[in-house]
Amino acid sequence: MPSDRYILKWGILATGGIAETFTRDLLVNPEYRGVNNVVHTVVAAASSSSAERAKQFLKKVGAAETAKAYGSYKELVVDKDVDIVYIATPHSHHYQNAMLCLEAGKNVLCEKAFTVNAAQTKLLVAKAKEKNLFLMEAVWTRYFPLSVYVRETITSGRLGKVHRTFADLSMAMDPEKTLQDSHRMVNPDLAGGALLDLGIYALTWVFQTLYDTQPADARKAPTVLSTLKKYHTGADVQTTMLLTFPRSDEAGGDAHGIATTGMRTAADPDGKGTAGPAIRVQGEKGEIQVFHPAFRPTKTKVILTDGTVEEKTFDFPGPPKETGWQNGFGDMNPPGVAHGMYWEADECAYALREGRKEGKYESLEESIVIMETMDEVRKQGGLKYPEKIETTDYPVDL
Ligand SMILES: NC(=O)C1=CN([C@@H]2O[C@H](COP(=O)(O)OP(=O)(O)OC[C@H]3O[C@@H](n4cnc5c(N)ncnc54)[C@H](OP(=O)(O)O)[C@@H]3O)[C@@H](O)[C@H]2O)C=CC1
Ligand SMILES: O=C1OC[C@@H](O)[C@H](O)[C@H]1O
Repeated sequence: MPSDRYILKWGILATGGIAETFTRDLLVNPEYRGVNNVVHTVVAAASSSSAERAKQFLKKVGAAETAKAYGSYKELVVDKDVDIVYIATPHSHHYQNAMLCLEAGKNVLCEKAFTVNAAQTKLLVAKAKEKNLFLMEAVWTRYFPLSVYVRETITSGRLGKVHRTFADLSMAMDPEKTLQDSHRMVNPDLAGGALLDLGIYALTWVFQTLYDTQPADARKAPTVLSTLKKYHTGADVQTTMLLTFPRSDEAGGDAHGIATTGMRTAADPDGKGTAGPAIRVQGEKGEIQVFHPAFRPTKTKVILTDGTVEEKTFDFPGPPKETGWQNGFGDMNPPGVAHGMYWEADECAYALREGRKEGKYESLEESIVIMETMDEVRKQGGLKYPEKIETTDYPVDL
């Protein structure tokens, strides 16, 4: 291994499903994805329940034996070996957990949705600035080579002026049968619901194609019209948003984003793409399509008015199948296939190496605008979470 690699030392805060998936990807040799200048190491993990759980977690993901196991998040954030903390708790806890890390002087990568509301995100951003720390929302999809390709297809002008994006992340999951009411996806006490959990990806596609592709000084927050349907727990189960992004006449005038999400209908009912793309980015000269799932797509299709049809597929390279390495996460990752969370981790390493304080493909300003958009959607739909998790007070014992 070349000695000039930048080594980033991670602390993992929480030991649930995505913490495991992320950490397994993190520990994949970056050379399998063609990355030779950064490397990740896990130096500690913490569980809110016990040090033993953290210890089992570290063993399960294959961390080094020297990695420390903590039975509280407070212990993790004062560990001097930790450069950056990955936060993988439910949405309700992100603000308190991220503030804990920043107060302790740690850089932070925080799972989506960033916080419960925009006011909380703004305070985290202000704290990171005050402490000169790196802070990024873990919207992993933004860092995929596929997303880079889609954005470049737009900025290159290949589609002409882009006027509209349609994005759907719906997964028919039969929530009454498959999820207990206490599950983080439908539990209002954990800021559950389709919007914050899945809708954020539909919004990601709308924003990364209609907002992020504009010059920074031309980006304007969208106006929002929305409707949402509630589940019996009070969280939303289906939400649809119509966003208008103000644009100058020279840039083609206003652009429209249609973002929708739901737990009762499927963007890809037969799992084979028969229903067509989950995302369509439409310009004057044609469109680029992205296929389900919006959070981890592997296939794109460019269709132009001149008759061009161009399909591309993208993979998630992991250690060769023969090694028996497997990430897990259902059928999505057979042996040899990673989940793809390492690209956002690489971005953290690049940023810290270069002294940047935010991610390259989603600025903190954009994260705030997206949180404001979701605030407005919840306001229009009458969806408020308990005060204990909407509050900007810190610290609050949740
Ligand atoms: N990027 C992606 O693809 C995905 C992202 N996510 C995001 O990751 C986050 C966590 O999701 P996921 O891993 O599926 O959730 P899990 O329920 O599997 O894990 C959450 C973990 O958070 C900790 N935790 C602390 N307090 C609580 C609490 N009151 N209730 C429940 N858990 C608590 C627990 O770990 P411990 O006790 O050990 O600290 C728990 O294991 C969410 O923000 C979600 O949106 C989820 C799935 C996919
Ligand atoms: O972020 C996510 O992406 C994958 C989904 O299965 C999961 O519920 C969601 O949290």
